[in-house]
Amino acid sequence: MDAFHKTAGGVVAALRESAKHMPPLSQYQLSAVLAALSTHALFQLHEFQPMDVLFAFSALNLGLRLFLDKQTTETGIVVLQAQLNLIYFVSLFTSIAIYRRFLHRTRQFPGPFLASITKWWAWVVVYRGEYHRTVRALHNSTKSDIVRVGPRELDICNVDFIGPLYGVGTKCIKGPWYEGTLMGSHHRFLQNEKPEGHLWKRRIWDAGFNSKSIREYEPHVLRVNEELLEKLKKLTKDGKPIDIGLYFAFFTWDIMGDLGFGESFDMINTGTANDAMNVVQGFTRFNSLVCTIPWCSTLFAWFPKDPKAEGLFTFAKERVKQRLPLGTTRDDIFTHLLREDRVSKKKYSDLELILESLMLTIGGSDTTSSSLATICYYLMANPSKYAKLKAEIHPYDGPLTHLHLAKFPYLNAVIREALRLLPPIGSGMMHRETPPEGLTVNGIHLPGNTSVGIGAYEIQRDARYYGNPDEFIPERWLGEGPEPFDRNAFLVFSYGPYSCVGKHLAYLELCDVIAGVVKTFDMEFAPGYDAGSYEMSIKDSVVSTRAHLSVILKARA
Ligand code: HEM
Repeated sequence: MDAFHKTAGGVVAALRESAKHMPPLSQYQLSAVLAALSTHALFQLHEFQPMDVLFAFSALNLGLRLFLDKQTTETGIVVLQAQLNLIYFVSLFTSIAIYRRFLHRTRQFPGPFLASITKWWAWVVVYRGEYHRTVRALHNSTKSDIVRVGPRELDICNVDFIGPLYGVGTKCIKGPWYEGTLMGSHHRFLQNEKPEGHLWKRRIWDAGFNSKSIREYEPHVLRVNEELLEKLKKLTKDGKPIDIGLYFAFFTWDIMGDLGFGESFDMINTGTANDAMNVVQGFTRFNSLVCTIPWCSTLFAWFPKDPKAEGLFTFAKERVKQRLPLGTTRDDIFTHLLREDRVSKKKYSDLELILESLMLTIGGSDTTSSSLATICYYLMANPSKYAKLKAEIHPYDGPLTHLHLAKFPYLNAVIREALRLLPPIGSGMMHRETPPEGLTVNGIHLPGNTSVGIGAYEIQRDARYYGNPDEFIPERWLGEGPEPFDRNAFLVFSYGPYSCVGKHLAYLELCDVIAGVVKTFDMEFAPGYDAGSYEMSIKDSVVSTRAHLSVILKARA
């Protein structure tokens, strides 16, 4: 028996003893306290679902009502029942708060008091879109590599933990955060799969993102990039400012439409977002809130489906239906998703194909487009670095294929440095759960069954790994920057078996578009645009939100 059960047992025995000498009303109140303590004790033994709690609560109230019916008048019953419910909940939450703060296995790690007793602390921070900055500030103020950000959630900022948490052979599994992404459904897709399911699905995906496959997708990327540059030329020829981030979003969505559903979404051409993009951008924020309190997602199974989410699913279903007859004849990601896993011989069902194509579009679009905007922002905010990049790219006259892009070291350094400072997935994801026996790294023991995670934003701005961490210094990636410099702390695409499968495609898109924009235009902040507000306007909602980036583009002769 653990400390909690011993303490609770003692308290219950003492209360029962004193109840024998009390008047009946006090006995009812005492029973409510006892029921609350017993509920908490049961919580400790079993992992209850919210629906179980709701059921137990209704059953208790029904039982209470039947019992009271025989004891007192109708008005008296309602008042007494309300009073007993209040006593029950106050006792339950007090007991839970005391336990979490003083007895819980994560109690020794520093963190805000509210975070130690409730997940709603994190919910409010996520709601404000400030999770990445708040957690970084917590590490700084507590001077601790490990901070408590929820009753059983720890945030870690130390490079030595990356391998044990995320690397090959890790004993950690994906944390409860990912259960939230199910939103009441039982259909799993790559990202929220259990380890067994993830293994065969990931092999299919890996085949779709190896270097041979990426080369096959390159003509699609180059074509859509050409379309983007032409459109930008037309839109800016009279010197009008443009929100370039919006067009980057159209670009990445068009690519994902092309590679994931067999046909571009045609957003660059029309200059308008389709319903899917609007829904997804609203949905990611909502999703990040639900995932912060994963049991909320179970509740959604009981609510009528949101028509917008239904619309998104119908949209994906229609696209997949149109794409299916082409089979494996097209050089796109969908072709790979249609193939069977070479080891298990398993294949995706039609429903799973719809879910994966949707996930592909969500995972591959806003991440890449917010990165593109961020890179442009840092270039314009640092004219000397921008000039250096121009000097590298302008003399080059050939096509911007991956073979040539690899020859632009400064371009690659600029991209990495921008992603270091503002990673599109700052801290909202990447939660893992420690094995039941816990995990010890460098003599520090992380308790078992605890949600742990390392946020890219905080670790990539840690002065122990990057000298002058808040400054944009691409040179550090070329061995010419300030010390220290630790590549291992670069966590933009996560690490290990669950890391970003689309990383190479993302790099191809980033290199291609940035090289294209730098070669085709001279770019500057639009007059009146408050460049200083860019970093703060990026909110962390799983994928960071797209900030408004108003620029003037002048086509180069
Ligand atoms: C700059 C752009 C991108 C960034 C920063 C990024 C970042 C990440 C990160 C951090 C994860 C791991 C999340 C976790 O631990 O759960 C991830 C997973 C994933 N990403 Fe990306 N991503 C980018 C672009 C892409 C693209 C272009 C695609 C597809 C075309 C893609 C597809 C995926 C998929 C499918 C997963 C789930 C992998 C798994 O669970 O096995 N991502 N990404």
